[in-house]
Amino acid sequence: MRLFTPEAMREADRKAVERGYPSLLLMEWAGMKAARVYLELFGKAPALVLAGKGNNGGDGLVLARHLLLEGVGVRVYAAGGQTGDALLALQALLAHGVEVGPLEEASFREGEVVVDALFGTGLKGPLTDFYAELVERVNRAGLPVLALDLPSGLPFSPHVRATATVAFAALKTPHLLQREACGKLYLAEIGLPKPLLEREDLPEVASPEALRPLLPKRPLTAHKGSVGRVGVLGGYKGEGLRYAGAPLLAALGAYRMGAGLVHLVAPEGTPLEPLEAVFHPVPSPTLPPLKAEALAVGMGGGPWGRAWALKALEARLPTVLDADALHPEVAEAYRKAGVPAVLTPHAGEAGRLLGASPEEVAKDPLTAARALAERTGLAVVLKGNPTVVAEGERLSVNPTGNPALATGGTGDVLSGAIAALLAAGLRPFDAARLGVYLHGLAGDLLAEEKGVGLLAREVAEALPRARRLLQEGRVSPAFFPR
Ligand SMILES: NC(=O)C1=CN([C@@H]2O[C@H](COP(=O)(O)OP(=O)(O)OC[C@H]3O[C@@H](n4cnc5c(N)ncnc54)[C@H](O)[C@@H]3O)[C@@H](O)[C@H]2O)[C@H](O)CC1
Ligand SMILES: [K+]
Repeated sequence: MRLFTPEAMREADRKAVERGYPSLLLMEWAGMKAARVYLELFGKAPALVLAGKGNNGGDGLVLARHLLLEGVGVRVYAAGGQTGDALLALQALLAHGVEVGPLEEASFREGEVVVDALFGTGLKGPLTDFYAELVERVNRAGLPVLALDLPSGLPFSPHVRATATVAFAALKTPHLLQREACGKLYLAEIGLPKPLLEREDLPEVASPEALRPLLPKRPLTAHKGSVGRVGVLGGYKGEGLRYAGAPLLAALGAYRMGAGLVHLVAPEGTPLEPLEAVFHPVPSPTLPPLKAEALAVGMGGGPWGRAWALKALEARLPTVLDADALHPEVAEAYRKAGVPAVLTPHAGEAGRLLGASPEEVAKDPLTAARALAERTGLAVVLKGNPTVVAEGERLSVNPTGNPALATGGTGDVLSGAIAALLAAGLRPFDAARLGVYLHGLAGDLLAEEKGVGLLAREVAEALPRARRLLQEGRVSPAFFPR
């Protein structure tokens, strides 16, 4: 599944029409599928449909007709000046005897659900004047809002803040980059010919279908030396072992992702946990002889981070470089040595590597992740909402995860988890996107059960459950085709 820009979506739409596909069918499906989501979420609650003059408005007019046929009360207000399919949708609705008022007269009533069909992918710039005010009124009304295709106004401000959004044909960039505005996300198939959605030049959305085949197999003959051994190198002895927990959490992450054995190389005095690890207490960053297939390096390393990373390089094993190991000269050393590595920066660390501010990175994570992958020649996991994985030309945007994961140590767990997948033989890009997806899914499972207040170690403990759901094809995604 690809992540479309609004322009790419309009292009697919146009190509379908060029192939002879009747565009009115697309609109009919869009409105009908959105009506189905409406009924599922809001039952027979009356609808207030606000329709713009373009095709997004047309989708809203189709939805109004389908809701009417289902016995739902509808009040419809539309902009004037419809043409083409939107005009046909208006005529069809009028033929049912529905009154359509001018948008200027739209009022909000307690108990109604607002259907936002003002603007979709055709928006050219920020809303101003009447439409900016209308959007603010929608938000202030405090009623549930179902947005069709995109909450109107996105990707700019002001924009509608929706309770739920039905994306048509494919997810578009704002659905994942401005997810907060979308509420619960649904993806509706509207009959667009499949080849038009296969765009390898666009970023991919990490999906269960794409990731399941990457899960490492566990044959009956497996033993702890055959399924991937991980070396974790991290921690810092100054300041009284202040970061001692970080490498331990990475070790947990690696075990919970299925590592056969985890070596923990950490400063003397580090607690000997988890009990299942093989311990290597060292006085300073050192690489003891290890039987491992991958490393996770730098977590809790503080001022030792760089030295840990350069020592680890001597092993020439696939390596996850995290936190204090993230320095431009470290990345350069790995690239030069031709050692496969995954960098796992958050926006601040990525900014440090790129010479940009954390705000600049967070504003356009797709571009930042791609730039960092290009500059370093390594795989990059840019952590955030959403987390983006990049390598060479490839970009994968992760849809799992939630704000409950914003707590100390979850990044360490992720690094260990990715290292376990590297140790099992996955290539860096695959280990990164699968690790990120499962880590986010583990967080989603926990957030559903407990809400906010998770501990990083609990995220590690939920990894096997996430992995099993994916394995068995039972992931209930945040969005789903219907
Ligand atoms: N994905 C598909 O294949 C299909 C999508 N459908 C729906 O169509 C919209 C896109 O429709 P379009 O007519 O191109 O654009 P909009 O309805 O979003 O709005 C166009 C309308 O708005 C005016 N406009 C642009 N910018 C501004 C602005 N800043 N302020 C005020 N007005 C503005 C512009 O001039 C036009 O008049 C897509 O999202 C789906 O909902 C199809 O129904 C099915 C196929
Ligand atoms: K909309």
